[in-house]
Amino acid sequence: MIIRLLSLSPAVRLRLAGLVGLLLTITATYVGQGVLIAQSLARIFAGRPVASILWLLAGIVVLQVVRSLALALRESAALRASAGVKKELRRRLTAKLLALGPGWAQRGRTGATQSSLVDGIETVDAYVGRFLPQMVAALVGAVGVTAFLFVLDPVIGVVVLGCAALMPVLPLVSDKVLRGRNAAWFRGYKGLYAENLDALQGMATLKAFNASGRRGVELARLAERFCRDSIRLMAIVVLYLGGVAFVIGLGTAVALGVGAVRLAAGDLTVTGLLLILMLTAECFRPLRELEAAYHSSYNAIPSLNAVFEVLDAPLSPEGSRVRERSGPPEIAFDAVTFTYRERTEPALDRFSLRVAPGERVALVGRSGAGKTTVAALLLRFFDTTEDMTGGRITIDGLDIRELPLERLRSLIAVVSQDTYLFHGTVRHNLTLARPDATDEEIEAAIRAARAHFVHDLPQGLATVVGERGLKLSGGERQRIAIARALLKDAPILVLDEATSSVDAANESGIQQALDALTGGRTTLMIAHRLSTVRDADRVIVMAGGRIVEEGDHTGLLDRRGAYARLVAAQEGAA
Ligand SMILES: Nc1ncnc2c1ncn2[C@@H]1O[C@H](COP(=O)(O)OP(=O)(O)OP(=O)(O)O)[C@@H](O)[C@H]1O
Repeated sequence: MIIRLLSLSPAVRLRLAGLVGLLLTITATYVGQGVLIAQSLARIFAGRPVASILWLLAGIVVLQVVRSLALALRESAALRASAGVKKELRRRLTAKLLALGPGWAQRGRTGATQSSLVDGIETVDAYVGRFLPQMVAALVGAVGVTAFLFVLDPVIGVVVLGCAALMPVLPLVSDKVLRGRNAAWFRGYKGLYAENLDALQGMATLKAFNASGRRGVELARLAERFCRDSIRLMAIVVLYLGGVAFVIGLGTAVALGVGAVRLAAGDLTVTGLLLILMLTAECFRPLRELEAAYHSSYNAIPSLNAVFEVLDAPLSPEGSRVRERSGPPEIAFDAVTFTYRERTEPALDRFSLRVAPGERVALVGRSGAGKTTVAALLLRFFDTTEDMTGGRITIDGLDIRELPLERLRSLIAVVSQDTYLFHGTVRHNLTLARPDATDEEIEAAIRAARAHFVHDLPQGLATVVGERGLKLSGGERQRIAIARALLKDAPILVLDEATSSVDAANESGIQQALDALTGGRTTLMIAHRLSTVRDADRVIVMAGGRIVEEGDHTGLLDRRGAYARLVAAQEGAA
C-alpha cells in the first residue's frame, strides 16, 4: 500500500519528503528544548547565577519560534501532500472506470462503488497527510533520541528502547484483532450507504407500492446493527489506546527509577538525570503522535484497498490494429456465445449476423431475447475476451478485440433509450464527442435532429441541464442525443429504441431526424415498438439469444411466424 502510494508520482514523493523534514524539525526543537531546560535546571541546582542561564533561555525561545513556524507549515504541507495524492488517484480512477466501461460498473452496486470511491479517496487526508510522514518521523526521532540516551547511560537506553520497541508491536497485535472487524465495519458502512441510496433513488416506487414504511424499518434495523458494530470496534480501539498509555508511563517511570538509583550510587550526574527525564518524554512524543495518526486513519486501509482494487481490475486486452477504410463498414457477428457473469443461460447463443455496409438492420424480439446484448458486445461494454465463450465480432473483417477500445468506440455513435445528460450546458452535452465542433456544425446538427427547442431554453445553448440543472423531457433528451450522434459523425450507428420517449406528434419529426442520421451509416436498431422498424432494410427476430426469423416487414408478416405473432401481440396490447 505504502509503496503504491509513493509510486504515484515524483511530486508526491517530494511533498512527503518535505513533510517528513518538517516533522523531524519539530521533534528536534522538542529535543533541543529538553536539553536546554535540563542544562538550565542543573545550573540553578548547582547554585550558579541566573545570568549563566540567560543564553539557554534565549535558545529555548528561538526553538519555540522555529517550532511554531514548522507546525504552521506542517498543516499546509500535509494538505498539499494529500491533495496531490487524491488528485492523482482521482485521475487514474476516472481513466480506469472509463476504460472498464459500463459493464464493469453494473457488476457492483452503484451506492457501494460510489462510497468506496468517494470515501476511499477522502481517507487519504488522514493516511497520507498524517500517518505516513509521522511513521517515518517517529522512527527516525525515536531511534535518534534513544541512541543519545544510550550514550548517556546504556542501561537506561536499553530500558527506553525496550518500551519504544513495544509501541510498534502494539499496533501489529491490534491490527490482527481489528483487521477482520475493520473490514466488516467498512462492509457494513458500504452496505448501509448503498441501501439508503437505493431507497432514495427508488422513493417514487416505494411510495407507489406503499412500501416506504417497511423499507424504513429495514433501514433502521441495518443502521442499528451498524451502530452496534461501530461501538464494539471503538471499545477495542480504546483498550488498545490504554495499552499504549501504559507502555509510555511504564517506560518513563522505569527510566527515572533506574536513573535515580544510579544517581544515588554516584554513577550519574544531576544533569544526566535531568536530561534523561526530559529526553525520555521526547522519545515517546513522536510515537504518541504516531498513535493518534494511526487511530485517525485506521479505516483508511480497507477504503484505499477498495480504490486499488478498481485500479487493478483487469482490462480486456487492447488491440493494436486500426481500421483505415472510410465509408460505412460491414459488421459481422460470427457464432457469438456470451453469458453474463452471474447467469448460467447464455444471453447470446451462437448468434450470427452480417450487416452490410450502410444497411439498416432492426433487432426485434420479446423482452430478454438478447437485443441489447448484441449492441453492448459490439461496443465492448462487457469483457469480450473472458465472457464471450465462442465466436467473434468483426468490423470490415477485423476482430473488434484487435481494435484499440478508443478507436472502436469512435467508430460507433449511440442513441439510446435513456439518454443521459451530464451536468453542463446544452452545448457541452451536444459536443461531448466533438468538443471542437464549429457553431455552424452545431446548428446544422440541431436542425437535422429537429432540436430547435434548445434555442427557446432560458439561456439557449448556454442553459445548464442535467441532474442539477434544467430537466428536459424524454423526447427533448432524445433529440439532443440524435444531434450529438450527428455531430460525432461515426460510420456505425446503434439506435436503442430511439423513438421510445416521444409522443405520436413528435414521432414523425424524430423519424425524419433519424433518417438524416442513418443515411450512409451501417445501423443496428434495437426496437420494441414494431412501428419504428418498418423503414429498416432487414428485420431480425430474436428469441433466447438466437435468430428465429429474418426478412423485411411485409415479407415477415406474410410468413405468419414469430414476427407476425409479435405484431399481433403488440396490436392486441395497444
Ligand atoms: N447486466 C446484465 N447482467 C446479467 N444478466 C443480464 C444483464 N443484462 C441482460 N441480462 C440478461 O441477458 C438476457 C438478454 O438480455 P437483453 O437485455 O440483451 O435483452 P433485450 O432483448 O434487450 O431485452 P429488453 O427488450 O427487455 O431490453 C436476459 O435474460 C437478461 O436478463
